[in-house]
Amino acid sequence: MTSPSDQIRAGIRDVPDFPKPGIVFKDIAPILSDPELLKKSINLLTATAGDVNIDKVVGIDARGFIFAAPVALALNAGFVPIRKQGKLPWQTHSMAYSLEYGENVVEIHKDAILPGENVLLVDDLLATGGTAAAAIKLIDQLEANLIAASFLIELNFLNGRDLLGDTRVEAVVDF
Ligand SMILES: O=P(O)(O)OC[C@H]1O[C@H](OP(=O)(O)OP(=O)(O)O)[C@H](O)[C@@H]1O
Ligand SMILES: Nc1ncnc2[nH]cnc12
Repeated sequence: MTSPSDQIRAGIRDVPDFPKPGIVFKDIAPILSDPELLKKSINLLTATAGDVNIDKVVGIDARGFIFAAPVALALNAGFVPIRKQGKLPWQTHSMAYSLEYGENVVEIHKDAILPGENVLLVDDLLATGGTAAAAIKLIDQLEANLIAASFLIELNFLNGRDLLGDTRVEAVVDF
C-alpha cells in the first residue's frame, strides 16, 4: 500500500523549462483535479499544526490560497491572505523578495492578525525560500506567534528552509 504522501508525490508533474529555461516546474494540477489527492493534501497540511490552537492560517497568493483556506476551516481558524503587490485594498505592510524564477513584492493587511495570535503559514511549495521568508517577515511585523510554515512540496536541493531562521518547517513531500 502506498502512503498518502507517496500518492501525492506521484500526482506532481514535472514541467521542464517553465516558466524559464532551466527551471523544472512542479505542477500540482493533477493533485487539484483528483478529489482524493486534494483531500489527502489538505489533511496532511492540517496535521502539521499538531495540538496547537491556531488562530489564523496565512496563505500566499495564489497557489497557497488553494490549500490555506481549507486548512483554516479544518482548524477552525481564520484565513489571512498575503497577496502580490497592489491587490489588497486596506492599509498594508510590504516586503520585496526573490524567488526561484524572479522577484516580486508581497503585502499583508496591517489589521489581519492581532499581536500574539497563533499563526500557521501555508503555501504549496518551498523552493529558494524567498517567498516564505518575506511572508514570515510580514507575520513578524504584526507581532504574531508563528507556529510553523507548512508546504505541500519542498525542493530540498534549493535549501529554502535555511532562509527561514528558527521557524518550524513542515513539508508533505520533498524532492
Ligand atoms: O521558495 P521560492 O523560490 O520563493 O518559491 C516558492 C513560491 O513560488 C511559487 O509562487 P509564484 O510566485 O510562482 O506564484 P503563484 O502561486 O501565483 O503561481 C510558489 O507558490 C511559492 O509561493
Ligand atoms: N520549481 C518550481 N515549481 C513550482 N513552483 C515553484 N515556485 C518556485 N519554484 C517552483
